[in-house]
Amino acid sequence: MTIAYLGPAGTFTEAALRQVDPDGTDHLPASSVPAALAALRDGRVSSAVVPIENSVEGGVSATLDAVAVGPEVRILAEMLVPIRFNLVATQDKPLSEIKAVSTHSHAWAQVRDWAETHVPQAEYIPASSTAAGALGLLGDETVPYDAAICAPTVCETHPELLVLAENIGDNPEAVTRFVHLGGPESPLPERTGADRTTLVIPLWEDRAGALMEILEQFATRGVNLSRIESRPTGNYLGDYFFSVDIDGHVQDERVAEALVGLRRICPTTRFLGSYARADHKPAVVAGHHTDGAFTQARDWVADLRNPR
Ligand SMILES: O=C(O)C(=O)C[C@]1(C(=O)O)C=C[C@@H](O)C=C1
Repeated sequence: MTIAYLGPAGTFTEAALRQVDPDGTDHLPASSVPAALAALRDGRVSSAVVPIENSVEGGVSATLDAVAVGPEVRILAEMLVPIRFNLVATQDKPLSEIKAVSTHSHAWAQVRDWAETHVPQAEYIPASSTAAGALGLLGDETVPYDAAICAPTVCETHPELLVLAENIGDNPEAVTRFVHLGGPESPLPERTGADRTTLVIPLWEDRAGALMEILEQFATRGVNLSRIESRPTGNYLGDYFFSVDIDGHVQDERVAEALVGLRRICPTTRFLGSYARADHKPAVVAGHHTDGAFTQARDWVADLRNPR
């Protein structure tokens, strides 16, 4: 029952994993999101935890792209982690003397204003994760940077890392959403009334109104979208898919009906899962979009087609 995650230990992804498996040790730190997904798909692990959306930087492209193609996976749960950053180094020095800073690109995007003000001279060196950047400072090999930006937990487990600045995120309320992924045979999480469904919708035809037609499927059934992003398929210029989160569970009639409509117009629509929202926020559903309204209307049509 090994769980892969974007490692090494000390990443925000590990903090999300701890919400799913607080005391577990059977964890496989992966060096990238595609590597975690590969471990899941080739059966080396039973599930994987990866970041999917940040409140400041938006969707995590590496995850959105990896789950959109290749063997299917299912989202089993989502987790929210508050994001707080420290600037660390192995030597105490004034910020003005820092030459280069390493961290994950998503983390860098979240401290950009702070960095421009406090370490404008520092070059940015991308790292595969925040923890990987910080631990690089402690390794035997010489790294091309003298400071890193990481989660405070890394400093707790590695006291050799000195904190040069605390809480340096541009937005103190930043939060990242993570997903726990399983294989396509995973049992469907139960409907809670506060659920989310994630879909991948390839743009099947490049023509006026194509996106409108997709959105209509949701709008007419009272299904609210909480995220929509277009991502290039990588096949050729202008070929896109939409990555979409909607409020509700596939067991909700209004969601099921929207999926039927969607699948009719876009037969390659991919279902990534229905799962409980981490914020427990229930969907707002008008009277004519409730399960009862859908089944009543369907029964009425059934009677018309099969008069007794
Ligand atoms: O590098 C990490 O610690 C991660 O878990 C990755 C990641 C991300 O991909 O967005 C997660 C949360 C933060 O927003 C910054 C980086």
